[in-house]
Amino acid sequence: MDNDTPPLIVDIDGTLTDESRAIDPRVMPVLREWPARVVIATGKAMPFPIALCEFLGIERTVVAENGGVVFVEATDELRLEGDHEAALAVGEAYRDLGHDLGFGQVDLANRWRETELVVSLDQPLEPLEDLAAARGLVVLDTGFAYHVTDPVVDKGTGLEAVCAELDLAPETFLAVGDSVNDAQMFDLAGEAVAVANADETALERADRVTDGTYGDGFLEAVAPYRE
Ligand SMILES: O=C(O)COP(=O)(O)O
Ligand SMILES: [Mg+2]
Repeated sequence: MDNDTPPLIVDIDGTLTDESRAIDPRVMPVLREWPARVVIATGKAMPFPIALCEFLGIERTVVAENGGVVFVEATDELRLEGDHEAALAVGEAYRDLGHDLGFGQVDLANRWRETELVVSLDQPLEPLEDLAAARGLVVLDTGFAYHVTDPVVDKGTGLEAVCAELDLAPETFLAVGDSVNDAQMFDLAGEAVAVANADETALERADRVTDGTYGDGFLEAVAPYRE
């Protein structure tokens, strides 16, 4: 490994992808060739970051469901944390009020989810927040979905878990992200970079903000380490 290149923890939606969740193909060689550890940290369910790592041909080191799921291939460690029962109960109660999760019958957004529940942004937020709060859960608006999440986990606790497994220190990491669900990993990382399309929380908690948005922003964030 190149000693000058920090390990990288990177968000998917809004950072490696555009606003429609399509990956910017230019990020792929960067991740594949990164000379230090790469951690994919996302609000998405585990199959998405695992598939991304597989298709990239990189080791599978993944924080999914906003920290609820952590998988470290190198040590064959899977950690699930967070009150999934409570999240499912929120979904049930939300439907009982006549609302819908908004992802259709098959619901690929929740199908493989193990610790959280997600609701489409076109559904009403307020009743969801009330139901979540009543069960000790929070609702995160990532700009891509509402996540009903257990506040005992976040991408920061996920980064800590990965570091404990791999004997790394969070403060050695470069973190790149775009939203409120990246805030805790930003706080722990040595350098946190928000892409220009980031939400207010991510912009505030970042050490550096790129001029470019989405994939352009990610490429700009890592550019100093690729010269
Ligand atoms: O799943 C979401 O809503 C956001 O996913 P992300 O954390 O990869 O941006
Ligand atoms: Mg994101």
